[in-house]
Amino acid sequence: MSVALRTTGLGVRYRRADALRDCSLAVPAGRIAALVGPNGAGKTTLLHVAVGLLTPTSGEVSVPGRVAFMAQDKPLYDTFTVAEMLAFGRRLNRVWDQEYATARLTGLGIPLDRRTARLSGGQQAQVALTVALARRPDLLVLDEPLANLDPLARHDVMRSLMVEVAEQPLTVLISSHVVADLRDTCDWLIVLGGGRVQVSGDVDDLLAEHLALTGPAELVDTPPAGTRVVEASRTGRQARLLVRGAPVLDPRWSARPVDLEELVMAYLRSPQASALPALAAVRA
Ligand SMILES: Nc1ncnc2c1ncn2[C@@H]1O[C@H](COP(=O)(O)OP(=O)(O)OP(=O)(O)O)[C@@H](O)[C@H]1O
Repeated sequence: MSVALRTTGLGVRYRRADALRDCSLAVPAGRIAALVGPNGAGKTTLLHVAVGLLTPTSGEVSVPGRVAFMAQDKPLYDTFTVAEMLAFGRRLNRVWDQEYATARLTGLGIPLDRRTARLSGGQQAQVALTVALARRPDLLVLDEPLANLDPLARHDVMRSLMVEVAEQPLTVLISSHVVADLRDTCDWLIVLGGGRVQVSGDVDDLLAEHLALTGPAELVDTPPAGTRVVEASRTGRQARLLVRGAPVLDPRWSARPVDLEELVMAYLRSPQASALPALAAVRA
């Protein structure tokens, strides 16, 4: 399995505060990886290091292929038409696939002669995405590309990313603090909390490894054998646990699978918890 991005012991310090601490992760090639975390978790900082805009204070980052980056504010020039935006991209980039860019935008019904300021938010996101894709990257890094889009446009952008990954050798790393947007599209999950990587792994594996348990309140501090508690709470006579490790055979607990949002929220509410498969499992 080849790796599109690997960081080892990565740290970034701004003046006196650490934005990232000891971040080690790997994203296998061909995945759509979600980078989620609350405001200030360090997502943008991690993406900037990955694309070479920022030099880490400590640790290492490795991106073996060509990388393209779409910044948070969808960098388009308001006075440019879509065609002029493409011409600009072509002049700036050594590798540029004009035929692909034109065909993609035409296929999406976006008029090439329209000024970018007069496009809808969803169309602007698609133009910015096309400019990044026309550089034919191996790794496409997107910082909150869905911000300010309505639910339909968010869905369209994510669906179109899935099509791109299916049709070409491409890895996507996409940051968001809205897990629901990524649920149907992303197959790799990285959770960043307070500058630390809490979770990094295959979405299906992570979902299969975790369970939501309900049991008698007095068992809140004695979880079933073989499980590791991510989050525990007690309401009235019931204890609720979200645990890593399955199956649970103790009949005093009833178990059900978790969804992606529950899993992410449990880790974010428990900053000390982590689910980090051995990096050796993802070989370069
Ligand atoms: N240029 C900077 N100088 C000083 N501190 C910074 C700088 N950029 C970011 N920080 C701090 O580093 C931490 C991580 O910020 P970062 O923007 O990477 O987080 P984020 O997860 O992308 O947040 P958001 O979801 O709000 O975009 C925050 O505490 C932020 O205030």
